[in-house]
Amino acid sequence: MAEHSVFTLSQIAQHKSKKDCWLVIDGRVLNVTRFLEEHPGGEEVLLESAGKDATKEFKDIGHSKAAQNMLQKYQVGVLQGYSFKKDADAKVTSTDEPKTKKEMSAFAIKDDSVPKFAAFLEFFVPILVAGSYFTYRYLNAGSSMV
Ligand code: HEM
Repeated sequence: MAEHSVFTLSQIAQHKSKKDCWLVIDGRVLNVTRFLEEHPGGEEVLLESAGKDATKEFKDIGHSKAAQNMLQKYQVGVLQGYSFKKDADAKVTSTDEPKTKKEMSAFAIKDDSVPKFAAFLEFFVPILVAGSYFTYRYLNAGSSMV
């Protein structure tokens, strides 16, 4: 298949009517005009995201694999900053860093690294406190019985 056209968010924002409805999901620019009436979730939700990046909304619903596979059918291009290795490859690799992508990766990094140490502390601190308490009780009980 030919290379996809690259669009910026402001170009996509010009396609937000019922007769010409585009949105972005995972860096794919989708023309969902034909799909509005077929969408099982209704056309209103699509129109609310028209002309915008609807990746979060799409994922929050927990769309099925079948729904995810339908995305390619409506693809007319890619969002600036994204590229696809193959047409069939849904994995997005960023070539540039537009605002939205930057926000996403910053969020992902934060998500990944912080909880590990916190989880470690959350696990060991209570054990240490409980251990100290019972050791103290045990030693005290031993000495008061004598
Ligand atoms: C081209 C993009 C989209 C496709 C191909 C698509 C496809 C589908 C499909 C096949 C379903 C049926 C349930 C499933 O299989 O998961 C569905 C349900 C739904 N979709 Fe989408 N959808 C798209 C975009 C969106 C967006 C952007 C939103 C929200 C802003 C949305 C909101 C919903 C809702 C609310 C339901 C109903 C869920 C339910 O009844 O539990 N969809 N969609």
